[in-house]
Amino acid sequence: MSRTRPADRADGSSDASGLSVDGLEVARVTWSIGAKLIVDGIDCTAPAGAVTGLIGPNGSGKSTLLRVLAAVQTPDEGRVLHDGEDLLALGRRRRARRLAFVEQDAATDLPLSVLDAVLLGRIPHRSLLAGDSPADVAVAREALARAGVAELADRSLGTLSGGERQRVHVARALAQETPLLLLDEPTNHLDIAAQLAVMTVLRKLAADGVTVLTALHDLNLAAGACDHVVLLFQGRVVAAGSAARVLIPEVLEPVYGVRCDVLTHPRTGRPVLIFGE
Ligand SMILES: Nc1ncnc2c1ncn2[C@@H]1O[C@H](COP(=O)(O)OP(=O)(O)OP(=O)(O)O)[C@@H](O)[C@H]1O
Repeated sequence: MSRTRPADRADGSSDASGLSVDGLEVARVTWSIGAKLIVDGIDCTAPAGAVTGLIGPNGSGKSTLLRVLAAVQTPDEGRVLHDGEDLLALGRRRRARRLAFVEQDAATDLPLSVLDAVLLGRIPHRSLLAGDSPADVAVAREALARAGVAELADRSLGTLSGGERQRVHVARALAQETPLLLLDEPTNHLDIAAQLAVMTVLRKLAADGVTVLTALHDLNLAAGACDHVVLLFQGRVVAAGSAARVLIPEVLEPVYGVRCDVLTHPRTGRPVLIFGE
């Protein structure tokens, strides 16, 4: 099979090349409810070994697209490939070994300890009747440590703060040990140190070859941590490419309707955005 890295484009409609890429490839994905088109023929890629930020104003379709990619919602049409394999055609168990999904404000009313909640991520890796092995528990504890919440292992899930809960959801996804990770606003509810820590975890996963696609509202987090950015507006991709090509006033101002200035970070050289007059 022919493979290529995705083109770096900031020209609007699409960055899909028509060839299979290492990583996630989304082609013509559409999802509507009634007569309302929510995701409108989306083409985009998220390269393997990179963190891709999915950005866009409220209601632009980020969560819906992620839910379709995670097969939580079935698209009206379109294809979703990961490393050339059709994700939507996979059975549940194989898909759960392929992709983990951290939903926005995921349900937490399960009467579980934090460790047991993270161990749910191990289910796709063991036989149906087997319990948790010591190796599963070790992976779950390691995932909690990577998410920075090892000390919460024995707490009841329902007693956690919003930020603690969010990090436990990230840990559950890490424990799933999948080559594709989809996250919807994983930095929601987190203080700035915890936000940066989560982005560092995602960058390390990408360095290990994982395909990471994460919805983000904070464009400076995207600027600082994403290798690739996909900008949605009204259910369509309006720009895709490197942070330096997408996070620019010419692209952002018409979409967000606010003035934007771009500085250069004095230490990293990455873009820093300032909004408003
Ligand atoms: N089941 C549904 N029924 C009706 N409208 C829906 C449904 N799901 C999504 N929408 C609408 O689709 C649009 C896109 O929603 P979505 O949650 O995907 O956007 P988003 O970019 O994630 O927004 P936010 O940044 O506010 O989280 C919104 O206008 C939303 O109201």
